[in-house]
Amino acid sequence: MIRFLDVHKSYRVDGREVPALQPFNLDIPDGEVFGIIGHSGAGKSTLIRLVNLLERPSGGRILIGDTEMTALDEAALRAQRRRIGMIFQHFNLLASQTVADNVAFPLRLAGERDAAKIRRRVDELLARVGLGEHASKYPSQLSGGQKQRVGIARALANRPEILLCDEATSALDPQTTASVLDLLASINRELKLTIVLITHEMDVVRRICDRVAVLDAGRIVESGTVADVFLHPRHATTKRFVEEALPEEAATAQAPGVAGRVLRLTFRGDATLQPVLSRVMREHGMDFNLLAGRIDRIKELPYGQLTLALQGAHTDAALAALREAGIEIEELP
Ligand SMILES: Nc1ncnc2c1ncn2[C@@H]1O[C@H](COP(=O)(O)OP(=O)(O)OP(=O)(O)O)[C@@H](O)[C@H]1O
Repeated sequence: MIRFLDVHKSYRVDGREVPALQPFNLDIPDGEVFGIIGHSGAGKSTLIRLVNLLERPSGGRILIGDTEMTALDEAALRAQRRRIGMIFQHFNLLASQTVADNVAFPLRLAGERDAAKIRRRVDELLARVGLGEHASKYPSQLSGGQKQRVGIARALANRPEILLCDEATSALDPQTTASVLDLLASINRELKLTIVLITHEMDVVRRICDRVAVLDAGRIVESGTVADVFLHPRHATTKRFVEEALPEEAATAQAPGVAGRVLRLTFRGDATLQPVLSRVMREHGMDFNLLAGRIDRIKELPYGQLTLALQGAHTDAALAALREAGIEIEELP
């Protein structure tokens, strides 16, 4: 578990303390993919850099497992940082070194001198990220997606327990983004390491995160499982992120002049696979007019969201039956 206890951070600018993160508590469970989403300047980079103390907090304590990171001296901190890998938006590869040497770099830095051992580990890492054929190329000969795969291989070299991803897919096109996210998801699954990522895209969160914290102007305004936050956003900033991810739905659900009570039904997991809606409508003699809908996945969880206008004499009984079947219902204005 990564724990932030009453942590806050200000930067000194022209002799003044400018707050970047207001005091917050946050727990990031082991083995999960944890997303931090926010607009530009919200404090995402600051927060992720606090994990490995690339930024020191102005106050509060940061723990990884039983180790209090904020209490370590420089030598102990350097050792602890080996437990943490990091990848970056602009990859940060060494341009004058081959792919293999870029990946070998942290191994050498950690004191490994056995060339055969280094080579075996580099081969293994490049195979894992699908770049076995590219070991002797230079970064300039690779696509953006391939560069990020080198960054991932390098970050994994010393077998970290935590991988920090600083806007890792923001410089990539949608298709390359999807393949890099798939790679991160498989690494999380197979190596069981904790991934903390920062992003300004809800779709990145939806695809691979288990949990998310929403940052707005230096405050965590909402956090929870991605399913809860994505399907039932409460804070205005979160709502905006979700709407950006689902723009056409927001527009159609606001169609004027619709008769009946307008409701949003959320189906999760098994509920998406059952014909619950048609059964309940039939049993209660109700009609509905479908205004918007989608069926999709949040990580591996299938979900459906339907916005409909409900008409008939037995609305309350029908809604009770839907709730009974595990469907979440919100009444829209
Ligand atoms: N080294 C620094 N010195 C002074 N102020 C800083 C420094 N780094 C960040 N800030 C300020 O702290 C606030 C949070 O910045 P941060 O980079 O953490 O946000 P962000 O959400 O990562 O933004 P972006 O997505 O644009 O990178 C901003 O107001 C920023 O100007």
